[in-house]
Amino acid sequence: MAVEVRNLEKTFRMRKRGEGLRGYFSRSTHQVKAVQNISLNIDDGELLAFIGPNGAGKSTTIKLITGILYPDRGEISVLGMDPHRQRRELAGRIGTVFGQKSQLWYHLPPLDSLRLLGAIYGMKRHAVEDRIEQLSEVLDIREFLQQPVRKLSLGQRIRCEIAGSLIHSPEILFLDEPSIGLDLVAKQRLRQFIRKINREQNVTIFLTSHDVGDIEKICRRVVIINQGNLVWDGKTTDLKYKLMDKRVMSLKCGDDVDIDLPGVQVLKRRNGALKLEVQLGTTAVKDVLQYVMERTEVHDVGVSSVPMEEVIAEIYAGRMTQEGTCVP
Ligand SMILES: Nc1ncnc2c1ncn2[C@@H]1O[C@H](COP(=O)(O)OP(=O)(O)OP(=O)(O)O)[C@@H](O)[C@H]1O
Repeated sequence: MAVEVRNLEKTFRMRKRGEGLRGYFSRSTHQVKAVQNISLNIDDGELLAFIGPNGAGKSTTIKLITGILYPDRGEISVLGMDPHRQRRELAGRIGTVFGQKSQLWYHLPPLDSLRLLGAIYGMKRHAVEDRIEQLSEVLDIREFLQQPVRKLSLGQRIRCEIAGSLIHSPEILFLDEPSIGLDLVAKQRLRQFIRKINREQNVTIFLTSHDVGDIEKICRRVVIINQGNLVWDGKTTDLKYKLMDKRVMSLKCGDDVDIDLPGVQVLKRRNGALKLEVQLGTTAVKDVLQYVMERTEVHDVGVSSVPMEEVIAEIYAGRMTQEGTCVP
């Protein structure tokens, strides 16, 4: 097991500042429950998305798991180690990439940073060179390894950051918002690399991202936290197909048709083209299709689930639970 977390809790206490000089010296405090009773198991080789709205407690959880913070309550085991007590040892077996922070030296070429990082991890020189060679291939960074980091594009820099975090062949990689600020093509490439590292090198990936595409395209499992609580833990496909019992149907018909079916709402209609939202609990997709076909010719049909953004927004708003119950 890569990560085991039981009943994790972390509360921050902060001084309450009132107005004026008296407020400045005030001793009263207020508490922020950043993480509340979180339990989580991550298997070796899993590729997991850990998501939640701003302030949900994602960074605090990562800091607890990587040993940067100490929990108030609960147990954490990462690769069989206590991350806080065995932080040094653990550092040699995990890697981290924080999208907005860099571990590469800005004025040096990535190649120098990679060699330095290898030395910091106590690797032998030839092992570092072999690993750089291997990572250059996987991450496609060879052509700009010798250019100073300040001259690289964001996408090139992030790939070099990932190389830096993988130099010591960690078993778990924590990626915090790695795609932030990247264009569509760079995002796509990054997703391919993450999948490749996971598949070919069996690195367990713990990914946080606000980009739904990152989650949908690469992660098999999604864990959602909100206000410090774990509110969803399951397969990415279930999030989309099982949880939301709605489908969107697009039909190209010979003629315009009036739709009078329970649980079916017309979203758009133009020159025989129809876009419908179907509540599966009330009417099945095949019944809608049959209804339309009885009234006109159908030239084309497409069925899709509700966009993932909507599902996630519903969960963040607390209107949707793990069991798929809608809270009005
Ligand atoms: N060092 C700290 N001292 C006091 N409060 C903190 C500290 N770090 C985090 N918090 C608070 O804990 C809560 C969770 O913060 P955290 O950074 O873990 O959220 P997040 O899910 O990573 O958010 P984001 O998506 O915005 O990065 C927030 O209310 C935040 O203000």
